[in-house]
Amino acid sequence: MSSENKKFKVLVTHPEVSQEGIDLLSHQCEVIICQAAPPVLAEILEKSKGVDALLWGNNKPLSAAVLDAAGPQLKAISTMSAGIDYVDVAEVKRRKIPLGHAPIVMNNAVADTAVGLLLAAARRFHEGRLKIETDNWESGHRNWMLGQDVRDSVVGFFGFGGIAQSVAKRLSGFDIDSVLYTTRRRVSEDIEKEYNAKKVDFDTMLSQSDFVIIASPLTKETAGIFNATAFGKMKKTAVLVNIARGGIVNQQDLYEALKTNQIFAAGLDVMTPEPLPSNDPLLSLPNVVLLPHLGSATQRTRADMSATAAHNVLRGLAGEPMVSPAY
Ligand SMILES: O=CC(=O)O
Repeated sequence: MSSENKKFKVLVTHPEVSQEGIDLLSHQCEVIICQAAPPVLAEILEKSKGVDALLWGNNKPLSAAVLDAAGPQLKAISTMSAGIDYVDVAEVKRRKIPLGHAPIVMNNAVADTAVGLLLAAARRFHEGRLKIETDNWESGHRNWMLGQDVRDSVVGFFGFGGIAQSVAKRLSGFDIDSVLYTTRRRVSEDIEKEYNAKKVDFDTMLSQSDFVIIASPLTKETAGIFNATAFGKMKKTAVLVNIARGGIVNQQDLYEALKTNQIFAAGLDVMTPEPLPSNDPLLSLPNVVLLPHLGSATQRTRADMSATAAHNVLRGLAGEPMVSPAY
């Protein structure tokens, strides 16, 4: 099909969106791709003008300004992420524009990252490396650098959706004792049975878990919920893992809790701000393992995310339900 015959224009807001999604769109649409990486809002606003759909390939705020710049013919939007905290969902809804996102395809990659962080934090990998770097390898001591066992542990999840369940599946291979989870809605009995999981309130999950894994969206209700009070309820031996959003944690309070050994360690793939400046106090702590938001960063996962987003856009343009609707 030549571009004149293509009915719809789609703007892809990042030049590094994997080719899989671009190819899918190109069969049926005229595809415009932003050139700036990292993305620049001015370019997005300019190129949005008159498009029928947006494949939002970055996590810049998707606000009313963008929707206004695009114009009233805008028929579909998809992000390429699971979390959509940077989207003004109320505004998109008000304009009755279908919005898609790309969860599920990233469950395995993010769960792998979570397990990696959990083991690294529990077994003090970062601190161990620092000991070598500073010539402090104390080979003569039996009880040096002891960590926390994963076997027989109680693993608590804050949020128990697809990513959390993929973590639970992996951890069942580590012979954990059981899973506690805190969510608004209970998951099915089958899922509870599969992971030996029980829904409990936030305080119970905090106080009874050996590992606490944050796997929930960032919302008004979850913002900063992991604060000094929450850390005060956790076991001194507990390990915190965050693969969701940095804003769910009060980072200053977490710093204090780790510094004063109120909790044992933390493994964070997400933080505030991102990128975290190299002089942030968190980097001075031996008991925190930090990753620069690598949860879904595998080639296959990114390709699957772009394909999901493209399918969402194509469905939205066809007036059909999206494969992964965000609401
Ligand atoms: O953080 C990544 C995502 O929400 O996809």
